[in-house]
Amino acid sequence: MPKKTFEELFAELQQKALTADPATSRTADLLQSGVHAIGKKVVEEAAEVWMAAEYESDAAAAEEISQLLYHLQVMMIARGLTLDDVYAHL
Ligand SMILES: N=c1c2ncn([C@@H]3O[C@H](COP(=O)(O)OP(=O)(O)OP(=O)(O)O)[C@@H](O)[C@H]3O)c2ncn1[C@@H]1O[C@H](COP(=O)(O)O)[C@@H](O)[C@H]1O
Repeated sequence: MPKKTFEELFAELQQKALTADPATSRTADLLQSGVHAIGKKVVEEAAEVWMAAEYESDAAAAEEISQLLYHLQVMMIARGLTLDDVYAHL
């Protein structure tokens, strides 16, 4: 059973972007750091997905994938993109 869906996480992060304090919110802190810094995290998390998928357990790979998805959502918010903007290309 998922703790939350992709859509629920995105809605939560959009709210964090509006109201959260960078001192206490990872999302607000990343958004304050900007697209360049978020992009570096996306690349780092993507590499961790690759390594976990090739060498680690299913659970480790799933965790790394969740972290990549989280950082991709933060990037979308940093660029002002919605889920529908992305879904349009799926
Ligand atoms: N789903 C996530 C999530 N996934 C990953 N991360 C962050 O991404 C980090 C993983 O990156 P790394 O493995 O590189 O860890 P690290 O080396 O400590 O990262 P750095 O601080 O060095 O960049 C984790 O330690 C978390 O800080 C997340 N941070 C927040 N969320 C969710 O986002 C929502 C809003 O969170 P806040 O903005 O923190 O309130 C909540 O539902 C959270 O559960």
